Amino acid sequence: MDSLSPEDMAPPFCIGQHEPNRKLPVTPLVVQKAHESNYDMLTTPVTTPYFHSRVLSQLSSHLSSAQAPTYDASGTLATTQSTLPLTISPLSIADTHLTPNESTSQLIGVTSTWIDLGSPDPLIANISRQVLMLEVAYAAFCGIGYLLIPGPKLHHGDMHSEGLVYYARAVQDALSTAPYMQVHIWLRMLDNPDLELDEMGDLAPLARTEYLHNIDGAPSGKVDPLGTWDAWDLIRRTCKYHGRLSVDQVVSALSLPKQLPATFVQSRWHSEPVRLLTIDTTVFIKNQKGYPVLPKPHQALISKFMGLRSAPWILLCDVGPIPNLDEAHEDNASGVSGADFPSLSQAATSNKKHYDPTPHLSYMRNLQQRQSSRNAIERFGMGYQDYLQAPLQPLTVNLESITYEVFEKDPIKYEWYERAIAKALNDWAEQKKPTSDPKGRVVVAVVGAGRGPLVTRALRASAQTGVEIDMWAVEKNPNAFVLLQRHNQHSWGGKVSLVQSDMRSWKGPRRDGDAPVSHLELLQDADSLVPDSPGVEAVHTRVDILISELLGSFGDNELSPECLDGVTHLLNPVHGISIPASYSSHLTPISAPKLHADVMNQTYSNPAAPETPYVVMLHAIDFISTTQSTFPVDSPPGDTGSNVSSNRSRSSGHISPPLPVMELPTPLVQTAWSFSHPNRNIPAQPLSSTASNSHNIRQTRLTFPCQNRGVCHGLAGYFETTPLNVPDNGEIVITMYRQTDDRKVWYEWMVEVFSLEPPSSDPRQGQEYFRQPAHQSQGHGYRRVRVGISDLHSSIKDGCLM
Ligand SMILES: C[S@@+](CC[C@H](N)C(=O)[O-])C[C@H]1O[C@@H](n2cnc3c(N)ncnc32)[C@H](O)[C@@H]1O
Repeated sequence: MDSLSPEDMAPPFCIGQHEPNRKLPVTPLVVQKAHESNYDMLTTPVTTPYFHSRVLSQLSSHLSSAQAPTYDASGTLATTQSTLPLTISPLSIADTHLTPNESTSQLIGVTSTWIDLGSPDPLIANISRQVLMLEVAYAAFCGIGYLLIPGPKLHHGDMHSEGLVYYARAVQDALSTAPYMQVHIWLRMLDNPDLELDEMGDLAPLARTEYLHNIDGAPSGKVDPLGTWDAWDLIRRTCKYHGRLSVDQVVSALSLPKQLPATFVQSRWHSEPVRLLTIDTTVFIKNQKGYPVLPKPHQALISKFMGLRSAPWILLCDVGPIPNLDEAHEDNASGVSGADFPSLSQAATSNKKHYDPTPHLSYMRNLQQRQSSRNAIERFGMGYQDYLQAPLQPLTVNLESITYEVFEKDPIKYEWYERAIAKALNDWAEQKKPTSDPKGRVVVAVVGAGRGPLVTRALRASAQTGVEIDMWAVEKNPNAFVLLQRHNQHSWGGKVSLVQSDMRSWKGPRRDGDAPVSHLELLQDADSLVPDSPGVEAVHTRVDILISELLGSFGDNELSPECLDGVTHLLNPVHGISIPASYSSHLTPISAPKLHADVMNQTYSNPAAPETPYVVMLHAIDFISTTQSTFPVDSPPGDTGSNVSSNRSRSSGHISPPLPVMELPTPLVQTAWSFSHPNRNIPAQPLSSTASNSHNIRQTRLTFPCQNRGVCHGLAGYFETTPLNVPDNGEIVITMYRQTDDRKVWYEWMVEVFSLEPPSSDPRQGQEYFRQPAHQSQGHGYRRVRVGISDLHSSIKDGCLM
């Protein structure tokens, strides 16, 4: 049996228990019992039902004496006069069970669900705000580190999202009142107005009818798949992408029985800072043995979230009480040790074999065991997920050994290089191509050899194909060059001729007469530093296969085109080849709230941060433009579902059922431009000091259809200062340039957002457009209305020096 190292394993789930109507105080004893049952944490209401009743009665006596609203001279609803301020008095001992103690760190505070911060009635909104602020301040005083605030009520009669800004403002105040607290907004995945039900004692229905009128004419009763996401977007924008603000995503069967929303909704939330996943008891189904299990789409959703760098915690909601709690309370009250004799319920259950008092939790722990172990790529990228890395400039800065070590961990690249070299060598032998070496060997040069992995692969390909090579390695980094010498001595049997030089000033394999100059003489740039032997004329031959790996983010941030242009003249003009022969840069617009927040934070110390082309291993992002039409991820229990596929999961030695995998829509990634080598079309350069690089300028203008609305925070890899909102059935047009002034290379880009008006009123035609792989709207008779445009951005300050 293969044993897995801790870094191979999927991280454990952190699971808590939430009871919506927890009446008893959550004491250290309760927390201890929860731990004994294998829960990691518990929620606790901040205030008691007594406090709720107190506020209700205060409100009711106030309302009985309030006047009807009046209008002032300009017709404004005179809210202040008609809603005499009502002050909720501070909390007293009966208002809260919460008290600071040793278990506080394991608690998540929950603020009152019965308030309505966005009520159109200013009185209700004001009281709600007071209640929230009293609760936030007291929870912060007690040392509560995590607070759940129920999401905004989005519908008041015909009014939709009307008071959302008041809600957002209150959250912003909560964040500043409690400077050490993480605030989670409890939100359903989608907005279904019919299920936004008021409960007994809620303040929302007490809003006075004179304040309820249809302001925006939004239709009610319609499910909006991105309705709650819209609300979240407004809240977090108001709070300026605050680092302590995140989402608690409620997965409950109330929104759509036993179904999850469409994949585009799931992937949208996956890109957001979801730090808690509340899984309601109603989502569970029974397996054949009668135990609660989750439907496969829900399993897939959880696995997807658990793969994130900051995996959310899970809250099991309404799944039954903490076991042995009644007994513990009884024992505590009577002073009798529970170990002395069994309680009534213990006696009753001890007879039932295999009785599991927390079957939902056991199931979740089992699901945790079944999470896939990290694959090679995931291990390779561990710690780098969604991490903004300053781009390297290997041309002007000498890399450190550790950086090369990271490159060399790539599980695919070197393997594929070796295959390509072997194929080229086989071609040479089979097609009997002439070689540039007077002795008939194929001349192979690795330019930019680093610590030498491609040299090793080229030697291996030669041994494997039986085609002899004359091996050269060129590297400008003097420190890496020491390692190349060491490898040549110890691993390569001295077969490699080493040149320490910028490849652009290398004159090619140098031979005295018909013998190559030994590698020891070539420790420095052959021609500039090693004097020619008297009486022997140095001859430079051509290269047959030129191998390089100068590709960075967006295809070429190591200036591969410029570097390779500088050695092209050394390639044999008839049959010389370059590996790679060509490469392309691609892009797609993305929504990346976490990265956007990180960039914004960096902007304080570095104003160029939003225009820096970062290197990022993208993870918590959403592709705004996809090629696939969206459809629900759900399927009947037992079926893997149309877009939930299976994956053989890790288990400790035995085969467990395959874990479902959530498949997301395919992003539309388009090619910006390409470079080919050898580039035989480089214009003849004048003999002046600076050569022109104008042939490496590129420009592109690409259109990306966007079926569902969202926010474009940037282009995969390039980030924008200002997020641009994209409407449903919109289009993003990206114009990008690769610029040069012959000394450095940089990018410029601009993003335009259009709303598309279809040619006919038939909505199906609009859908057709978004399903097609070719998607230039103009050809379809659409009218484009520009709804947003970015500045023309430039990375010139971080341009790559040539
Ligand atoms: C991305 S690293 C690749 C290293 C190695 N070939 C590999 O695949 O692991 C690029 C290497 O090219 C070197 N390099 C970049 N520009 C160069 C130039 N103009 N002349 C010579 N070496 C260069 C850098 O110092 C660095 O060692």
